[in-house]
Amino acid sequence: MSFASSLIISPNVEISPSIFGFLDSVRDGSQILDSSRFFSRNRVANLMNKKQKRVNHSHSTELKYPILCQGGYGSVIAASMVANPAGEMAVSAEEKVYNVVLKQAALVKRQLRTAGELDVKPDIVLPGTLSLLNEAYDRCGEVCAEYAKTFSLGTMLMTPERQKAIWAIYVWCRRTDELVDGPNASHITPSALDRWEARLEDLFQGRPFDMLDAALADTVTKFPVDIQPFKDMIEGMRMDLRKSKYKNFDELYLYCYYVAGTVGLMSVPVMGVAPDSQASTESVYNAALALGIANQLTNILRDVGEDARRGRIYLPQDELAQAGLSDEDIFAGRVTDKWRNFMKNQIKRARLFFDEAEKGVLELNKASRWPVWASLLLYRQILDEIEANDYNNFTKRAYVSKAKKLLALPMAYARSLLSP
Ligand SMILES: CC(C)=CCC/C(C)=C/CC/C(C)=C/CC/C(C)=C/[C@@H]1[C@@H](COP(=O)(O)OP(=O)(O)O)[C@]1(C)CC/C=C(\C)CC/C=C(\C)CCC=C(C)C
Ligand SMILES: [Mn+2]
Repeated sequence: MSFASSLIISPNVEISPSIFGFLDSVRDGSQILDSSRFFSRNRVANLMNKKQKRVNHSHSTELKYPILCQGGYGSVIAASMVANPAGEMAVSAEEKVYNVVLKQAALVKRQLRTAGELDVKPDIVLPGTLSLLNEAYDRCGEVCAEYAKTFSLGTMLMTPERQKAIWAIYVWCRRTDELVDGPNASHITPSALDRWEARLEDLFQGRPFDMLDAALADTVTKFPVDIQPFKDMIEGMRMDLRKSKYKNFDELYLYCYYVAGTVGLMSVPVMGVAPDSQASTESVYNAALALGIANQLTNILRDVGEDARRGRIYLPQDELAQAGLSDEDIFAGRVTDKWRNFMKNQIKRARLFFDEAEKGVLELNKASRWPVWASLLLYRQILDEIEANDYNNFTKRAYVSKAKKLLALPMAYARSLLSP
């Protein structure tokens, strides 16, 4: 893909010709972040009150915990509060993420009310900007088609406004991921991520840095999209820079929320909930979060060997130990019965998150369901492929064949016609 020329839309705003233009400006000194700020620690009583309130609040708040405790997973998936070595109770990742979900749902509800139930605001056209904006969105569409063809095809039924907005969000996420995962990843430092975050804040204030940012800046004026999930995704990238192992599922869950659950929270305000849906906004957000977590867990299970070769183990250390496995086994890539059993449980857990997500897709606007089903069906099949490879995810990459990918599209389409 080549983006030929650099454009200037105002004396201060340069539009970079490359989707990864930002990378050219990030080679600098590093700054170590304090990891302790990830877990805010509260007093027990405080937490107990909060938890009690949540349980009493509505049926939607019960969604997550029963699911997480199903099928013997109560002990594997994190409890909502954990004691730190000093005996204080700390907020678990699940609790922390759930609070973001509630906040996002409340924000959307409030904004929809004030906008008179309109979820798409009209264009504010300044002379000369509209064609540039269209060009920016077109480029987002091209990037999307290049990196995620099936998903991009799946957006075809969405209204043009929604489709463009999803493209813009996709491109911002892809660029963010590329910072730590792309060819220039070794040059990325925490302070580079700080600058990426400052740029995000600017675009939310209507001051985009380049053309692709301009598309997102426009999107966030039209849809009730909040900055928090975007900031959280950057936090996930920081986590990736400083961590190469995860003590338990609670830590991994937080990481999965940061890098993928956030995508669900960014997308729902654009995709919209079906007007006749009886579901609570919170439960739809919860399902969106679950799809992100499911996708990321699957991604991790698929890439165990590849990650190990980069010195990374995303699998929870305590669960590995319980299964009688060591880091050494992972680095050596030993496919043993212990490994197969361990993998069976990990796959089972990822599927629980997919099941949770399925309930929410039905509640989305009909025209938005297709790409979501496509993403869900395709990603879930990766788990089947890991099984088909007899759990050798060290040297065999589990991938969904082109034929199966093509078949997923009509299947996803058929599902998108189903009502709750
Ligand atoms: C309709 C739809 C699917 C919309 C989402 C589109 C969108 C904005 C995607 C952004 C994806 C992205 C680039 C995220 C950056 C971080 C990242 C790479 C996460 C991993 C994605 C897979 O990418 P890939 O296989 O290319 O991974 P590698 O970089 O090669 O390792 C993730 C595994 C996570 C992606 C998460 C989602 C697609 C979540 C989608 C959830 C929803 C759209 C919510 C749906 C709503 C309900 C109610 C279920
Ligand atoms: Mn990646």
